[in-house]
Amino acid sequence: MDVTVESLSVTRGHREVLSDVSLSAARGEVVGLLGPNGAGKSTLLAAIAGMLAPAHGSVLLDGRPAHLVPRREVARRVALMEQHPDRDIPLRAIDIVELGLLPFRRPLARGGDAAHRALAHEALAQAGAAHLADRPWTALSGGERQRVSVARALAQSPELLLLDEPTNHLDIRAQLDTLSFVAGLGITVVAALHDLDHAARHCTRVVLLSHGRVVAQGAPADVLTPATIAAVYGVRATVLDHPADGRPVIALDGALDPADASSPAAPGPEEAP
Ligand SMILES: Nc1ncnc2c1ncn2[C@@H]1O[C@H](COP(=O)(O)OP(=O)(O)OP(=O)(O)O)[C@@H](O)[C@H]1O
Repeated sequence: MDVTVESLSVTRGHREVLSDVSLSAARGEVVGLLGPNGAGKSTLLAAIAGMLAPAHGSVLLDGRPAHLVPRREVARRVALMEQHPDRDIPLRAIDIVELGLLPFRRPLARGGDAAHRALAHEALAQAGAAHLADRPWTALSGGERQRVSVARALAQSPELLLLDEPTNHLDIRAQLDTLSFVAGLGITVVAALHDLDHAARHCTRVVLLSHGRVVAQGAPADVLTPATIAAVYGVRATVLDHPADGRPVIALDGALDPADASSPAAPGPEEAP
């Protein structure tokens, strides 16, 4: 699925939290949304999923305005893995994954339950969570819940996968496995990420947000520079080329003085006195 966001502004609680945001994600691309807390990443994902109507501009899914695509069609073609899934209901992990398949259920379809259960088990296995199938959701750790949430999104076989911080509770192996797997699916992926190294490794393109606006976007090597990291995060960083493939590797060196951080040309460590 192709995603085009054009001059998008979104208002929440009488406040404009996204302003004039434009980006595109072509079929098969993995686009990372980066930026500090409150920058607007989750809001942008919700707008792409058609859950928030634009105040200005548009979100187009394969050329159609997202908030006008029928919800059932969106539910079949787009999977959104939210940051804080609000599900403290007494269900097992396998049931949570199967719930994601509800939009595909045909009324009175024979054998539908068994087929969906098989799909849900397959997705749990892909997410490295086969062993959690019969465990109660309420008794899972943060990382285990995260794996089940990834499985729920995968079970839908979506054409567009929207992920909100998909790795924040995962151990380092699970982080790599999840992102490598997702990036290898060949579908369009838009993921909000905090880890800049993950973004550099797995994303074809990154979009750096600050205060609801796009500060920079492009290939990770072009966007993740000491100057942009300083300007957006207020952090002094050293950016190295990975010896194997040349991708940027980001070493965080320390917090910048707020006065320095506000300058887009904030010095890298090599220039610091
Ligand atoms: N339902 C809401 N009503 C009003 N304001 C909201 C609502 N949800 C989010 N906001 C505000 O919108 C802005 C963007 O929030 P958003 O959750 O999109 O940021 P984010 O980049 O995903 O942050 P984080 O990295 O902390 O998850 C924030 O200032 C936030 O307080």
